[in-house]
Formats: sequence, C-alpha cells, structure tokens
Amino acid sequence: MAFNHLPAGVHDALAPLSVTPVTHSVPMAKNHRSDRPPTQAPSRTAPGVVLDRLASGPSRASRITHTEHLPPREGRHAVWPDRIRAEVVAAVRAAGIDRPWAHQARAAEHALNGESVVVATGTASGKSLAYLTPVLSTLLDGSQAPNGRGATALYLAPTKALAADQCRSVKELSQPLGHSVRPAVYDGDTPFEEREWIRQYANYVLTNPDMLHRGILPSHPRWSSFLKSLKYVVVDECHTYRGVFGSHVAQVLRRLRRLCARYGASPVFLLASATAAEPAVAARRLTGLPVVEVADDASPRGELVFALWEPPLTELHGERGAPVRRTATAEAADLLTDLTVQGIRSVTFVRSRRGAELISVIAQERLAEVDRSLARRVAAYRGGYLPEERRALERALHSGELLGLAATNALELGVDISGLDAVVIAGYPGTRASLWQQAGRAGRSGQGALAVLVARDDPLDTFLVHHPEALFERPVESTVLDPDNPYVLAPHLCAAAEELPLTEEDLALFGPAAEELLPQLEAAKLLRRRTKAWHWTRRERAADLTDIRGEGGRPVQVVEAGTGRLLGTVDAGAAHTSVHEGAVHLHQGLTYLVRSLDLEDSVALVERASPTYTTVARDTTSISVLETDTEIPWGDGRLCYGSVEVTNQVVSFLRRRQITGEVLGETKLDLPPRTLRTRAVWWTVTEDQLDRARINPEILGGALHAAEHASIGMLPLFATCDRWDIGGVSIPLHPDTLLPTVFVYDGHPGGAGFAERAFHTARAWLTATRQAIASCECDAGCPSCIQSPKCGNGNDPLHKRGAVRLLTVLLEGAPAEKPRETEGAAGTAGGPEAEEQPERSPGPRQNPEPEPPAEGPPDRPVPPVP
Ligand SMILES: Nc1ncnc2c1ncn2[C@@H]1O[C@H](COP(=O)(O)OP(=O)(O)OP(=O)(O)O)[C@@H](O)[C@H]1O
Repeated sequence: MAFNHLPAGVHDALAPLSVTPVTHSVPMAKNHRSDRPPTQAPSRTAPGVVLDRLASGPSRASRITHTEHLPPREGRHAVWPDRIRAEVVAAVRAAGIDRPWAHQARAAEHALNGESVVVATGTASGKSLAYLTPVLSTLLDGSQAPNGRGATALYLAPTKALAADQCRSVKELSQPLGHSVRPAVYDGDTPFEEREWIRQYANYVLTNPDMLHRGILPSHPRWSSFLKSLKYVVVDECHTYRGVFGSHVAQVLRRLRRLCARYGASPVFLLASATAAEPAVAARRLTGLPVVEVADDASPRGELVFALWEPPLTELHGERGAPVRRTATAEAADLLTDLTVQGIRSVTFVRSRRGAELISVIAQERLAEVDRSLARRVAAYRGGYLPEERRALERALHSGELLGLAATNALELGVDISGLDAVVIAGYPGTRASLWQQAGRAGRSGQGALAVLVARDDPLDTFLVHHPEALFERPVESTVLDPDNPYVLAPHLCAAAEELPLTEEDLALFGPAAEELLPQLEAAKLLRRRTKAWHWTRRERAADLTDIRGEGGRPVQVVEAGTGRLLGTVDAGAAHTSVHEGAVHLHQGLTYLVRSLDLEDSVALVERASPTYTTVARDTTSISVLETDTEIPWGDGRLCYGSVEVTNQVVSFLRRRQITGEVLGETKLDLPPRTLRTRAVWWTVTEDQLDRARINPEILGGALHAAEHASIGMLPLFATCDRWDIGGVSIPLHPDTLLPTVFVYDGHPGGAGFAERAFHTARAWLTATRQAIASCECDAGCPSCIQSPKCGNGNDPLHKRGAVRLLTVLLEGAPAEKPRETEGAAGTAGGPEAEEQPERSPGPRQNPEPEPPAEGPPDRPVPPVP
C-alpha cells in the first residue's frame, strides 16, 4: 500500500511511537468521514460510518472536536531462521500461521544467537510468536536431555490473567509437540499439590514478578534444577514495569540473574512491549543487560479513525456555582449503548472500577428500553472480581455473546480480545502509551476500527481534546525507572542476602547505590558482615520487607453481610477511600452500601441497597519539609526540590447524584491518618511579589490553592504521571518555609520522579498552568481549570484571577530553562502508567493484577528500610 515504503513504525499508530506518526488530520467535526477506501471485510461497518452514526444525535456532531485518520498498512513476510526446529515451524503452521512477519523472524534470530532482545511492535503484531518460536525450539532440544529438562524457560506477566491467557495459548500451540513442552502457571492461585510437580517437571513456567520476588527466589534451592537449565526469561508487556514498581521489578530480575549465575545459567531475556519509546534503553535498565531492539513492525494494520469527544455543558452548577459538563461516564455509557444497538463489538475503557460498573449499568438500562435481550449483551469487567468471573466475561466477549464491555485497564494488558470494532476511552488514561494500548484493542485482525476519547471535565482532558497535536504528534513516553532509588534497592539487597550471602562481586549487579547502602543496612542491624559477605540477620523473611506494587498490605475482602459471600477485594491502600463506612460499592450491576470497614481484619461488610447516588471520599493533607536538596531563586521567590513528609487522612465523603454528579451532601468519617515520606517540588513567594500581583490576605489562600490544583492537573503533560499519582498542598504561611508555599509531591514512598521532573521543567509547566487557567472561559473557576475532583476542602477557597496574577509574577522571575531541562515538555519523562482512577489523594503506585489497582489509597508509612 501507499505507505509501505516507509519504515513501519512511522505510520503505525499502534506501534511504539518513538517517531511521530504520519497521520491525516481533519479538525472539523463535520469532516470526520474517511476519504480512504475501507479496508475491512464488506460485512463490517466502516469506522467512519460508525462515527457518523454516533455523531448523528442532537448536538452530537459538535461534541467531536477532532478526528484523526491513521492509514492502513500492508504486512511484510520473512522466513523462520533455519535453527528453529522443523516441528515448531510445523506446529505454528498447524495453528494457521504460514509465514512469520519480518520482525518475528528477526527477533527469533537474535534470541537463538543468545542476544537479549526487546520486541516493541504494535498491539496484536504477533509478539508472542516472536519469542515463542525460539523458546519452544530450545525446549524441544532440551527435552532430549537424560532428565527431559535440559532447557527451561520462565515467562513473567504483570497480571495473573495474562499469564493464564498465555499458558492456554502455549498449550494450544505446542500440542503437536507432545510432552516435550510442559507449560504451567505458578502463581498465588496455583494449588499446593501442583506446585511440586511444576518445580520438578514443568519446563515453561508462567508467573508474575510478585511470585518471583516472594515465592520462587527465596526458595531457590527447591527450584535449583529449573534454574540450572534456564535458557530464556520472557518479560511480557514490559512497558508496565515503570516508575517505582518497575524499579522493584528491575531489582527482582537482578536477584534472579544472580541466582541463575550461581547455578551456572545465564538466561537470555526476551522482552515484549506494544508501546514504549526507546525500548532498548528501557529494557536495558530493567534487566541490567544489553538488549537488541526489534521495533520495525511488519504486521498489517487496518485504518484507525480516532475521534476526540467533549461532552456538552449541562444546566447544572457544581461547587461554588461552577458550570458543569456532562460526565465522561454518562457520555461513554451513551456511546456504548449506541454501539451495541448498531451491533458493533466494543470495549469502553474507564479508569475507575466504579466507573466501569456505572457505565455498564447505565448502558444496560438504556438498552433494555430498546430491546430487553440487548441489555444482557453488555457487562462490566474490572480488577477485584473473582478470577472465574473474569474468565467467563473474557469468553463471552470472545464468543460474541457479549457485544460490549465497560472495563478498567485490568483488560488492557494482552488479554486477547480480538475482533473489536470500536474502543471508547472514557477519560485520558494518563499516558499516550496507555492511550494507544487501549485504542489498539480495536481492529486486531487488520480490519478498520474506531477509537473515541471522551474528555472528562478536568484541565488536562479539556486541553487535550482541543490540542490534538499533544496526542497525535508526540511520541509515547519513555519507560522511566530508577532501580537505584534507595527505598527500592535496600529491601532487595536484604532479600538477596537472605537468598545467598552478598559478596563484594555481587554489588556491581545491583548498581552503584548498593555500596553506599550496605553500611546503613548494617547499622539498622538488618545485614551483618561476616568474613567477606553480608548476611541477613533476622528471623523474618527479607522478601516481606517490601511490597513491590506498593499496595500497602493485605487486600480488603468485600463480604456480603447477610450471606457471608466474598464479592471481591479492594487494595489495602484503597480501602479508606473506596470501602469506608457508607460508601457505595458496585459489583456487576448490583449496588451495595458498606456497612462497616474493619481495618484490623481487612474486611468490609456490605449489603444490597439502591441508593440514587455515588460516593466520593474527601481527604486532607499536611506536609513538612525534611530536607531541601536544591533551591533556585525565582525573582524574590524560590523554587525548591527535596524530601518531605506528607500526612493524609480521609475525613469525609460526598454523596453525588448518579449521572449528573450533583452534590447531595457530605458525611464525616473517622479514619486514622497515614504518613508518606516522599519527594516534592515547592515554590514560595514573598510579600513583595504578592503586592505586585495584587494579592491581599483575603484572596491569598484561594490564589495559591487554585494555582496548586491547576498545576497538578497539568503536570501529567510534563512528567508522564497521572494526576492521581501526585498530590499537592498550598498554604499561606508554611511553618517550614515561613512563606506562602505551594507543594507538589510524588504519591509514592521515596518518590517516583514526577516532582523531580516538575522541578526541572518548572518554567514550562507553570507557564502552561497559567495559560490553562487564563484561557478557560469560566468566570470564577470550574473543573476544567482550577477545581479538583479530589480536593479535601471542597474546592474552597479558590481564586481564579488571583492565581493567574500570582503565577504571572512568579514566572517573571523564572530563569530560562536549559534545553535538557525542557525535554520533559514533550512528555518523555516517566513514571508509573496511569491506572484505574481512584477518587482519592495520590497513593502508592497502583498496578493491575495480581491484586489490581483500585479506588485508592492515600499515603502509607515508609518502608522499614533504609
Ligand atoms: N506471522 C503471522 N501471520 C499471521 N497471523 C499472525 C502471525 N503472527 C501472529 N499472528 C496472529 O496475530 C494475532 C495477534 O498475535 P499476538 O497475540 O501474538 O500478538 P501480540 O503482539 O503478542 O499481541 P498483544 O499486543 O496483545 O501483546 C494472533 O491471532 C496470532 O495468531
């Protein structure tokens, strides 16, 4: 096709956009019909037509602020390397795949050469096969060893669901190979009676980094025969290992490499990721090894029509009389309804679990009005459901029994949901990587597909639907991780020392920070140096020192009060905000009210109810400066970066009317405060600057507070974080700075790099913040500029014009940024990917399964070490 002479990645919207995609922009709503011939099978409705229909209701067309057309592309074939065993090639053929795409053959070649490789090609580009062919071929070779296990492979997935899904497909693919390939999932759900068999006989073990960290590595002697023969470690969806969680996984992989080396093995790492910038750099940081990159996607791709959609203003007024837009939830529910009526298979991605439930309930009700049988064809899908329930939903979507799902990102990763015609994304998912990952779920078999991003009523989403270039003309974010973060590294050094005493030679593997940390760990009496090695001194398990997903403890079980039935779970850290007493809890269309939350026993008792409202927790936060690392004069004021301690408490919850979001009332809560030591950026202003900005004491609090909210809303554009991963505090007279101060901090113990990025791009970041406030059409502030949905003070006080004047004066004194420091403005910095949106203060890194993210945790205590 027309674009085939270009490098594949250049025009593949769903590939890692390490370069800007060539796209065809149509800014006007009425022009959104594609001018290209549809590439899908005739029975499918062209995505442009589907969009036309969605836009045909009253005032609907004007909600589309932009349509982007991403052109189709033809595939390029190659041949499998000769060294792939003929039986494996035959098995792949038997699965219906005659020839590999060029990138699959290249990746296999590197793997067979013993080079670690990252396959960073688009969604559904056949990455699995790229690593599976060399792995299966090697396992087949190894099966001829006297013990039948001359070669083994370990597969790591970020979620249990993905490992289970992959195990099913490996079993299917390797069926013609008989008993030579023995795949098995080894995770928290694996029955104990099966575990010994897996350790002794399985040669392809599928697990997750959590199980590796807590289960496999600490009991490595029982895994010795497996580790001795370990030839490959597959790291699937490796872009999910970012931020603090990614840094933990990097250290877990170093521990694995160390143990393998002791058993005489040196496995090759095979990484796969659909969406990553600079994949080789990220893969090297994750594994600590040089990694070859295969990013030239040779698989075919259908056209993608991508619409940006802004819900209309309503007649309602929100806090302090602000104009209120229709919620993204209500709008997305309408789109799901309309798509289902059209017979279009779709998934609506939404950030919160509650949002997924609400969208599915609303769509079901609307569909029932059209045709009762249609209501049963949509459902919700989210983390916190029991595994059987999730498998059943996946099967129903596969078979076509379900036409539409409202899902959290629990469905985003790898779970094979082929054949979707449309994806609706309710609210920007926080990163472009995540956006493309979700959009890429549509059109898997090469047919055309539609993606619609529905903006939420907040500054960032509003900005994005009016600045499509920020989405379509920028590369995806790099996967940033920092394995040297002492909060991350220290517990892994202890765990490694417990696994096998740490020697001086080991230290290089764990990075330069290891040497500095050891004396501290000795002083804390966690490690002791005897002869030449450091030993773990305690009786408890060192692996329990850290929780690699930062979930803050045991998940809370959600139990139905009358029956004692376990409905699902909520992350410990999320419990205060999502299952506090009086909270509305939704589960597959049924509504429950939380009767009590027992934090000691980690149980929330719920009972069926039919409230007409949803609940939103409110919290308050105070902050103290522990240490200022850097301080730069900004005129008379100061821009600082350093360590802080944040104390957060969920104090109340709001009841909001369903669909409209109208506030019905507030109820106080009595929950304990939690503290977090982390990193922050903060700025101060002087009396003189306040005078120049005409800020008198009456409006000072409101001006600072408004600037803080808007700056948090804008930071994701600069620091690749989610607004829920960062927090802020503003105060007219801070006891540590003795000046009016605004803090923005990382919601992760030890910091996650967002505040640091904010510090380095502060001028660009605060300039964008000032512009966002100043250009908002509202009079006194609204959710699109200075109101925050998670404000513990009910968005009071806020002073819009004061914030603009204050930022103007502050920025007058800002020194020009060096080029290096502004690179973040292109969104290349990193932090954890946005997860489900909690209605909460920022908390620790949230991740999908094994225990998925939730409506979440505020802060929690710092880890015990260093
Ligand atoms: N060379 C090929 N020719 C034709 N079809 C292929 C080829 N390789 C893979 N496929 C098919 O493409 C689909 C997607 O493959 P797969 O799930 O391995 O992709 P992936 O890149 O791993 O996906 P994800 O983005 O979900 O991780 C599957 O149905 C697979 O059978």
